[in-house]
Amino acid sequence: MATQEDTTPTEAVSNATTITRIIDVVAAAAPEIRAGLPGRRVYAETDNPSGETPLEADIFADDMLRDRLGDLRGVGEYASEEREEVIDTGTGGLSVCIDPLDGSSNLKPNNTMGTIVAVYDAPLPAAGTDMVAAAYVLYGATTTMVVARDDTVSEYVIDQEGDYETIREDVSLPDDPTVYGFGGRVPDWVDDFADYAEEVESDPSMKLRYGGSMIGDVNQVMTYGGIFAYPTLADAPEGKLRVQFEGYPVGYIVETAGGRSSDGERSLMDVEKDGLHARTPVYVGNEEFVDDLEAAFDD
Ligand SMILES: O=P(O)(O)OC[C@H]1O[C@](O)(COP(=O)(O)O)[C@@H](O)[C@@H]1O
Ligand SMILES: [Mg+2]
Ligand SMILES: [Mg+2]
Repeated sequence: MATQEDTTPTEAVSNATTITRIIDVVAAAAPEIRAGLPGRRVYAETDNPSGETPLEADIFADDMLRDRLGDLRGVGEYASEEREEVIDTGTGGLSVCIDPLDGSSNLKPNNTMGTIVAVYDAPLPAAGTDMVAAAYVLYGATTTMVVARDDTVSEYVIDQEGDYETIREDVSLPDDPTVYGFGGRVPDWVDDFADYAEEVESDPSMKLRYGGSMIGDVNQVMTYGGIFAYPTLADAPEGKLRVQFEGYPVGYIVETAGGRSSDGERSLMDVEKDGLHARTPVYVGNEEFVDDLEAAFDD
């Protein structure tokens, strides 16, 4: 594989090579992000574009990924949940959207968090259909990475040097789903969703798995099958999660693994790209669960 060093500035880089480099950079950064967490449990001084106060850890991970991904030839734009504006990295090519730390409220109680990567072949904000790859790193008991590209999903374990090894190829959602995780305060759920949730809860084969990090919760579904939702809420119809940084990439990964994604009516990949920091309800999981969810909203 060509490396950045042996590619001259005028040489074009294929999208496939750029995607591989992006994944390599994210994997290499993962142990460093992990190692940088202990001293960064305090709040940063300014709010992010979603009106939330990030932790110093969110900013640290964002700065590291912005420097490294922004330097890659073949990456033309970088955006993150923690920055108002898209950064033009000057080299042209693919656009990268990052959720540097997903679920960072889990840092203090020492629970799971992730890093989410969305790669688009279009200027930002991009449409879901512009997505060419998506991935997430999961900082759990071990550090793992799930990558969706070229119509297949792979899972890797990342070592302390940032090298990664395949642990599952052609990942697909299990046929006998067993887990569900639903976000938002229960009193804020709309009736249709509350009714649907009751139906899922009453299924004797289903168990609650909710940890407050979308990526941790989605990885439960990727492993055991089932459904994750951060639903529409009575006072926040678009829910909480952000289209470019969370909705599209998780929809792409779950759909590539044979599952379905929805905003309640349509695939997440068909949700309007309504601004860089726009939000969407997120429902992802095994086909039958997402079908039933859409039917519940359609009634
Ligand atoms: O704390 P709440 O309101 O249940 O929200 C949990 C959701 O918010 C998030 O933490 C939002 O992501 P960030 O941590 O990247 O802002 C999701 O990972 C998670 O699903
Ligand atoms: Mg997030
Ligand atoms: Mg985040």
